[in-house]
Amino acid sequence: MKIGCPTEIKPQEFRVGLTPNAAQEAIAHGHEVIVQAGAGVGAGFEDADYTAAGARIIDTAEEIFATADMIVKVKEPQAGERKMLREGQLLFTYLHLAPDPDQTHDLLTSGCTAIAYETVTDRNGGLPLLAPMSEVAGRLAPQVGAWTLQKANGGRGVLMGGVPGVGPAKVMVIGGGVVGTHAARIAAGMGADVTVLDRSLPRMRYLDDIYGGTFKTAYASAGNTIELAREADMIIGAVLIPGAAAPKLISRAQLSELKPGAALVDVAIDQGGCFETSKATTHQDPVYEVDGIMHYCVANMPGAVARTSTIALGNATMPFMLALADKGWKQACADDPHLKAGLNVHAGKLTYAAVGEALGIDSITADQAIAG
Ligand SMILES: NC(=O)C1=CN([C@@H]2O[C@H](COP(=O)(O)OP(=O)(O)OC[C@H]3O[C@@H](n4cnc5c(N)ncnc54)[C@H](O)[C@@H]3O)[C@@H](O)[C@H]2O)C=CC1
Ligand SMILES: CC(=O)C(=O)O
Ligand SMILES: [Mg+2]
Repeated sequence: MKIGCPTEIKPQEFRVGLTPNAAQEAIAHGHEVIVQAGAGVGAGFEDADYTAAGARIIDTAEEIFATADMIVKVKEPQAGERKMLREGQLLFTYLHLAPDPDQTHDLLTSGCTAIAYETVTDRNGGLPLLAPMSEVAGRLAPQVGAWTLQKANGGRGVLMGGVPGVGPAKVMVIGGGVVGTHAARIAAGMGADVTVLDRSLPRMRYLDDIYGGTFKTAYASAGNTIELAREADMIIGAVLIPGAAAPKLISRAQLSELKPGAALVDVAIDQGGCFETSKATTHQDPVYEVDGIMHYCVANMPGAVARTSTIALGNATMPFMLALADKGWKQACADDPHLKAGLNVHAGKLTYAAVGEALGIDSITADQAIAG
């Protein structure tokens, strides 16, 4: 199979879909790898690193999209990239389709087969291709939230750890999964007073067992959410219902009940965000204000630490990328129900029910797509 890796073109996105190590493994499996010139530079990989691995450097994205059997990327294809996708071509990347009707329409029109990193599962009920980026975004969230809380950046002027004689910031994390746990650990490490809310009692039991002395847990009822939000200096949104649009947990009307200058960090923005007033921002202009509350809503947070993120993502995607290349998507998905869970689009049809429900589009099952 010919595997193509174009340069990411989303604003301020410095990650790359294939590391030189991943390219080398694919080539050792008998595949051909083409990489766009400069694709890895933002993550610290030179073209020479790819040629040393046996890959071929190609000047333009057009040539990569025109000739590759499988495109391996990081972010969802941007409008210009979507025009280049072809019928029968395999796309392996993050998609986040539920909040994105334009992208969904273009992928359906292209006739491509698209496997979304964020819905591939594992045998423990986890999301192995989302997890590494959730670890990164979770660890970044208190860091960017602390910056947002600084007075010159529009925030309350509260220091995470306080100082002797002055109490720490109160941080509330909604959603205690991968993002939430990593965010809570780092916020607590910065000295903040941290509470994690979730709706899963088994998850809260786990968090309490492991981190009981580090942060508190609370059930994410609407009542607890607003009660804790009124006291919070920073609220980190970290909920997920896989594949679906994020539930809205703080409304615009409720912003008036929060502390002026509080920081909302909506990590769940890539699934549409869990605060009613969230809209996606970029690393270039990450923060905006609504009713005196600062919002940080960058949908590709891990791009800020592109080298760490690229290597972490590559470690997770490599076995799946190799299975897709070795067997083709049909056999690879038929053999592995967890990879099959990643199938979102095939030949003009949605193949992921939660995306179809969010967008009001009929879907077929992945099994029907494989059989078809
Ligand atoms: N902005 C960015 O750059 C990035 C965003 N993300 C996003 O962060 C979000 C969280 O991802 P993960 O932590 O990996 O997911 P996860 O599945 O590990 O955790 C989600 C948690 O939310 C909880 N939850 C679901 N509905 C809830 C509700 N109504 N109230 C309270 N808790 C609720 C679940 O029980 C679960 O514990 C996802 O939308 C993911 O796509 C992840 C990485 C980067
Ligand atoms: C998960 C995701 O969307 C990202 O890493 O950008
Ligand atoms: Mg994202």
